[in-house]
Amino acid sequence: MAPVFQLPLNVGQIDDVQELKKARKTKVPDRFVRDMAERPILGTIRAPLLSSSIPVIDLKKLMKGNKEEFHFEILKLSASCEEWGFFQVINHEIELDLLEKIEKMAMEFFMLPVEEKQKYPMAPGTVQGYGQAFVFSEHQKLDWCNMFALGLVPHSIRNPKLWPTNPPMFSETVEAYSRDIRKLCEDLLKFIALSLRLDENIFEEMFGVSVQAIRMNYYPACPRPDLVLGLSPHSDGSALTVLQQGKGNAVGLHVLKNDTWVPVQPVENALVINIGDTIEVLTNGRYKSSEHRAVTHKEKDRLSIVTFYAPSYDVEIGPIQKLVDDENNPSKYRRYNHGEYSRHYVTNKLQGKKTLDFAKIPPK
Ligand SMILES: O=C(O)CCC(=O)C(=O)O
Ligand SMILES: [Fe+2]
Repeated sequence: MAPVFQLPLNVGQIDDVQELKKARKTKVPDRFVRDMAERPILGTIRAPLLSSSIPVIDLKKLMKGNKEEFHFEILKLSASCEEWGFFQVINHEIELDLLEKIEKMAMEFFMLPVEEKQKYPMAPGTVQGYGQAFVFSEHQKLDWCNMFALGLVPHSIRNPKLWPTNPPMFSETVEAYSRDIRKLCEDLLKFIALSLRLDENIFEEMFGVSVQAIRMNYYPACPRPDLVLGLSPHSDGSALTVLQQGKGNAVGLHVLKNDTWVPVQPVENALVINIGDTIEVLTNGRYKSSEHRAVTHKEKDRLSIVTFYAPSYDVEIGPIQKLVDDENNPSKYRRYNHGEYSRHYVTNKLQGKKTLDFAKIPPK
């Protein structure tokens, strides 16, 4: 996420979806109703079968496995990043207590009265605070989602006015959680580098003090899940994203693979990892930042806690020389400043992978 800045915007009326839910109306307001082409097709038989193929990576085998286990897991990692841009990681060594605690904090926050949450408003055109991000016009369709987002690292992207004092342990829990998730991202990036036959420290050295932000997404049950989206299709602007799904929640995350929306079945205690646009660019498209979306459920609510890990804003990004070959695999992306890309990302609505056009070199 880029530094906070404001734009003169008219975004129209943005209803709070939790308040709509409380009003028990069966009709969904027009601003949430998607055009036919965007509406999700839910409950197909084929999709759950497909989703079982979203790879599960065992971090223990990468950290402490024998040579054979390590080699096998690295190959699996490489295949997941190439084919899916997504995987789930188990044995990640983050205390389950901490995962439960952050989930509890997030839920407590979302359950506060709306007036309390609105003390931390997300200003239009920014992505920190409580509300709906990525809304830029009064004509834009809205997502069936409430968000609460905070910049974490470096300190300069923090806005202390947006850190709630209620629930009481909120800040402490977020700090502990973000430290552990940061370590996980650092480890994963090392293994991702090795899977590309690069020096294991290449990303860390290139990224400087990596930017880290957290976004909690709450999707209340919706009377018409067939008409709305929880979160519009998009790829993430990060290098890596770590997503924690609420325990026992309904399936809600969908990944686009071969033009099919594949639901991600939660794996107990696993974290979902996805490749962001930055790694796609750095690997010249070999590792994919896949398009994904969230859908809602008629009876069940859903929570996701999402960490975005990205290079420092002053870093220049472009395909890594070793992964480019002028004859057979020329650069697909130009070089650019990552801060500029972040700004571009947060000032455009979520629309599939369109944001990455910013960096694409048109094919000759
Ligand atoms: O809630 C989800 O499962 C998806 C969240 C997501 O993609 C995001 O916050 O970028
Ligand atoms: Fe995302």
